[in-house]
Amino acid sequence: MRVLKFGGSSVATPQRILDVVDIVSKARARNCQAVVFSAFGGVTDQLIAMARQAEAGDEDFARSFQELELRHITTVRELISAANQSQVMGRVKMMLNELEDVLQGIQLVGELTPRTLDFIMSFGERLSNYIISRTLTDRGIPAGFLDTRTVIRTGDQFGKALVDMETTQELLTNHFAAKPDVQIVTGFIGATNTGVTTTLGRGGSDLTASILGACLKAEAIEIWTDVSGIMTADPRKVRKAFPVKHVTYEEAQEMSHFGAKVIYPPTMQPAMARNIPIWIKNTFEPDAEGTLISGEPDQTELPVKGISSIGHVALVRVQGAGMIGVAGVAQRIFGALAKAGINTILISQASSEHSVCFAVSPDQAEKSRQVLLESFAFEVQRGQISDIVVEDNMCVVAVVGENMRSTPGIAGKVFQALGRNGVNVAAIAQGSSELNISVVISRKDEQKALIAVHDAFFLSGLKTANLFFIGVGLIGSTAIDMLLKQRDKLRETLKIDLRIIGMCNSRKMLFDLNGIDENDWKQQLDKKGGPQTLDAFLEHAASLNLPGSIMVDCTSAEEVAARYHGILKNSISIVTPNKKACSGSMARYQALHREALRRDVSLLYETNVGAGLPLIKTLQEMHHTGDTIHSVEGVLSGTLSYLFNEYDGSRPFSQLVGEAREKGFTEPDPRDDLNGMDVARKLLILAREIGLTLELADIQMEPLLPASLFDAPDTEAFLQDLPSVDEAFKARYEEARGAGKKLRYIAKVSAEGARISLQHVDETHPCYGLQSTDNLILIHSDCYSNRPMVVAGPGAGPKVTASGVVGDIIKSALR
Ligand SMILES: NC(=O)c1ccc[n+]([C@@H]2O[C@H](COP(=O)([O-])OP(=O)(O)OC[C@H]3O[C@@H](n4cnc5c(N)ncnc54)[C@H](O)[C@@H]3O)[C@@H](O)[C@H]2O)c1
Ligand SMILES: N[C@@H](CCO)C(=O)O
Ligand code: NA
Repeated sequence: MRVLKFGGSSVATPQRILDVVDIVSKARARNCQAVVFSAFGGVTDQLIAMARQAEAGDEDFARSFQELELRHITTVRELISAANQSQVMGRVKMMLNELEDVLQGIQLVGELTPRTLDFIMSFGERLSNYIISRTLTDRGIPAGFLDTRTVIRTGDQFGKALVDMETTQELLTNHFAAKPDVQIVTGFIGATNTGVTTTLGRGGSDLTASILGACLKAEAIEIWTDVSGIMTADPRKVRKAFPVKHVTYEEAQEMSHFGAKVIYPPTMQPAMARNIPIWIKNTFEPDAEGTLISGEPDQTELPVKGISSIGHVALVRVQGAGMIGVAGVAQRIFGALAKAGINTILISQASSEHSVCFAVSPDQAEKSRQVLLESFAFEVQRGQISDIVVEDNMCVVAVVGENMRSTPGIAGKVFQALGRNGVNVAAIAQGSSELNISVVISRKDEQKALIAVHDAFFLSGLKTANLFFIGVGLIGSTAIDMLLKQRDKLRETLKIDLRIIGMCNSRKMLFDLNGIDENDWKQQLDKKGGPQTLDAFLEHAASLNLPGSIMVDCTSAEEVAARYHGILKNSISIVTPNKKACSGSMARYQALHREALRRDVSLLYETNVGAGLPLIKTLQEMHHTGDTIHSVEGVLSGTLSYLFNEYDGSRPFSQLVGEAREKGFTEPDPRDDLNGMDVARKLLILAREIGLTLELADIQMEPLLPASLFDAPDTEAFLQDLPSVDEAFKARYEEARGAGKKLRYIAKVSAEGARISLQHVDETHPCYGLQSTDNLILIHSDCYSNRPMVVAGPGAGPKVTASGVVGDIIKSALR
């Protein structure tokens, strides 16, 4: 036989009761013989409140009673056909009248004993189960109503009565032997051997089902609730949580203890003692498989079953040299706490014995400290115990699973996931049962830790990347469009779950925790975006505290570059085409790299040189493999390349600059291209990648255009003055052409220094044949000595740059 149990939420309305009737009717084919119901949703609480009101002489209980009466009567009207209604109604009214009498009695004497409260509460289950049993019969499903006061024998501990299993088993066995129809069984209640009504305490209906299952040796118990089983994590905190297929009793207990509120652990005890499997099923999704709880660990299952948390605890630390090697300290600490009625949630002591720490509920923290100060007054006075410190605002995150016992690397994975995301661990506990690893961390990191650890264990390598874009101009917006297009594929092939959580330009900013919708992100930023300040944007991004956060800086602003250190410090990775950070001071360049390394996050800026061309990573790899790089040399500006390649005298130089700008090759301010600064910054970055310590001022640069031109107050004025150099440029071009040569702005760095010069190259030069925006870089090293390594191709433009940025984002997400 099978025992089913439905909680209050499953029978909160007549419509839901009909859904349950359907489930019960089908369950008969699975040999279902007993169905335990709670009171209709909310009724037990209402009964308790009414009784207390009556006790206090508050007349309001009468109004509340009428509500309750109406609810039950309406349910009968809605569920039972006219032919059978009056009979059912008669009995329901009788029960309600009795309830009313008792309430009036309480009001009269002004006293509510635990015994009377149990009696009052019993009406909830008696009413609901009677009505449901009649509803079934009315619909042609023969069903009996079992008031468990006749079969569940308890002591007289009102409010939480202890069950006499032996007598109960006998009574139940006799009852069921004589009843072929499915029995509708009142949860939560029982009676003493003199027939006084009792209740079974918290989770009472689950306990009833468990007792029935155990006493009747059921093949299984099914607990029907409003979720599809025990979840891998709390779905309100971890979006990607899912139901676990199978857990052991112990695992279910551990997981429930940490907030998986599907079943109240002590209620499993009777079923567990007789090894009766328990299924958790969803009333609202009856076809979902649910979770099986049983005694047998399943070796084929994942070693970790769930990640859970206790959202707020306080950590108390007792420390002092006087504790080392002294027996009985632990006993005194926990003895004193126990005496004061303080429950410890977690305990940890390192083998140095210098300190013991434990977690308690925050409202007991100060009391714990006082209790210990008193108990150890002598030791504190003598300095043997130096301190008793309370850290509030902590939480516990626990990883649970029975197969963890035999699987190495679990703890490693937990701490890696936490460390990578900048979550500091204050205390650790793992029982030697190895069923549970608990860490105490700051409360603000709870969700981040849950997501990070959950992803690490359950999403077989699915990596979360939460992106924040600063700057959504040409490069930023092209990169976003590319990413959104690729997102599904990235999820499939590389197991990266990408979301754009925030974006801003110099005017507006927008956040959406679910990810900014793909198609209309521009309009959203425009319409819904609030006013932007860089501080507010960065602060908010950091406060969200999401795992796998990546800041993508697509501005050319020094203001943003100046913030990189703080961003990395928050364990947020950086991807950027902005050259300002890596071409600022050497001290900052080094500090940023050190910080990224320290926080185990990425700092990626491939597009700083040669746009999408693989230059930075190539040099970094060569450098790391131990190759000595002797020189790096070539054309580093896409814009200048374009100007020299396209110029043939037919269009003036100034007009070509306008074209380059329109095509998105130039810097946001094209003066940076034409004054050579863009190339200087790139050369400086390359120099640093090969291990040289250089500053921008160390780079010798031959100017391309007269310095006076750059005195113009702004970009537009500069562009207006630009035609004044058209003639001179033409002359230079003609001169080179006359000698069969081409103009190239060539940058070179070696141990001798860094130089940029305007050269006339002939056809034997590797840079002679460049086209359009081509960059070409020659790398001479120990390995590439006779012939250099050559990296060449288009070196500017929105597509090639954005693809380099997206490449870096993927690389960062895959770390
Ligand atoms: N165009 C290329 O081929 C290329 C190649 C490699 C690297 N880059 C680099 O890409 C970066 C972006 O270039 P772009 O052409 O997209 O520039 P853009 O002018 O089109 O866009 C810049 C964006 O940054 C925003 N912005 C500027 N200052 C800001 C601030 N302080 N706070 C927030 N937002 C700010 C602007 O509002 C705009 O959205 C530059 O650093 C450039 O050097 C460009
Ligand atoms: N303005 C830059 C973009 C690439 O960094 C160039 O023209 O090379
Ligand atoms: Na590059």
